[in-house]
Amino acid sequence: MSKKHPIISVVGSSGAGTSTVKSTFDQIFRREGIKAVSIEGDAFHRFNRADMKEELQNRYESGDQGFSHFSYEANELKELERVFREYGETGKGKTRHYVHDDAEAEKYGTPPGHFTDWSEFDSQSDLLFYEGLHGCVVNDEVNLSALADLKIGVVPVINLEWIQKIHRDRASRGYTTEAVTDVILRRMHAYVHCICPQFTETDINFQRVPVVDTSNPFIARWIPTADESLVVIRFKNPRGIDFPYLTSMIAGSWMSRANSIVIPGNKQDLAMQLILTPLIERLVREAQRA
Ligand SMILES: Nc1ncnc2c1ncn2[C@@H]1O[C@H](COP(=O)(O)OP(=O)(O)OP(=O)(O)O)[C@@H](O)[C@H]1O
Ligand SMILES: O=C(CO)[C@H](O)[C@H](O)COP(=O)(O)O
Repeated sequence: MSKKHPIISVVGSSGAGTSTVKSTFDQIFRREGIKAVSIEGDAFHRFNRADMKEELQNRYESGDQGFSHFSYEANELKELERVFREYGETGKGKTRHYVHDDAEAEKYGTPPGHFTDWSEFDSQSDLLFYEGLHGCVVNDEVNLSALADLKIGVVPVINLEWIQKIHRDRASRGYTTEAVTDVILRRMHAYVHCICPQFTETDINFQRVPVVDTSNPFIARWIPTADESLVVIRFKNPRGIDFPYLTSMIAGSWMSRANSIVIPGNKQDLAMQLILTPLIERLVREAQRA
């Protein structure tokens, strides 16, 4: 927790939609005049693509079939914790990018499957924004959750998450459906043990639920659209959340539990802005006061 230099951590599995949600945060930052520095979880992978392939092969041969990018030990979580702590204390820090595809290679001048060099954050910022796989991990070695001030989970139901991953990895990362399916299977153990526990740490979870049949996600021809889905929004601590205001502002929404509301999928952006803007404003106000 850092009052002076606040940290927002948006966590989701691969394909969950954390990069997509970042654009909603960017809208809020722009409208509210907030200067955010951003880091991507993939920047803290331990291996580049070729080294990861070799590590996977070695571990597979020695009987470890559960290793994947979701595993704690495939990522530099201590370094991520150090970056969170340094930012919280000083407002300074550094990050890099993991380059996934040709478009990113063009943007960063580094070939796909490699990291860019580390570079320092802009010196003046109001907050740090993290989006990725491990931003709320609590394990024997790190406690990232304790260092973040606002924690958001982006968690489509699993069939939808797989459809989103398959379509994105095919369209922009050049993988086949079979290759992505293998990755999903290989990551399942760490999904359960390293990814899921974070969603009890998060303050608010956004869970997209399709209302069309996704019973065989591996043959879906397109990602269910916003109009073909609902979003369940769950607040860890509902105290202080003005549910009557939210349900009156968001047409078609209702409360499904004392701490949860359900909204039409096409209202996710609006709901995020209504819910998150006051929380972000408060973080920045308290930081300025501190
Ligand atoms: N609410 C949504 N409605 C429709 N499509 C969505 C939604 N959210 C995400 N998607 C689609 O799902 C795919 C994955 O989304 P995105 O790239 O944001 O995931 P991610 O969590 O950042 O994945 P990774 O961590 O692997 O980069 C993209 O094709 C994106 O357009
Ligand atoms: O999205 C991911 C994790 O969030 C990727 O799977 C990971 O970054 C590895 O990428 P690649 O398989 O393209 O080398």
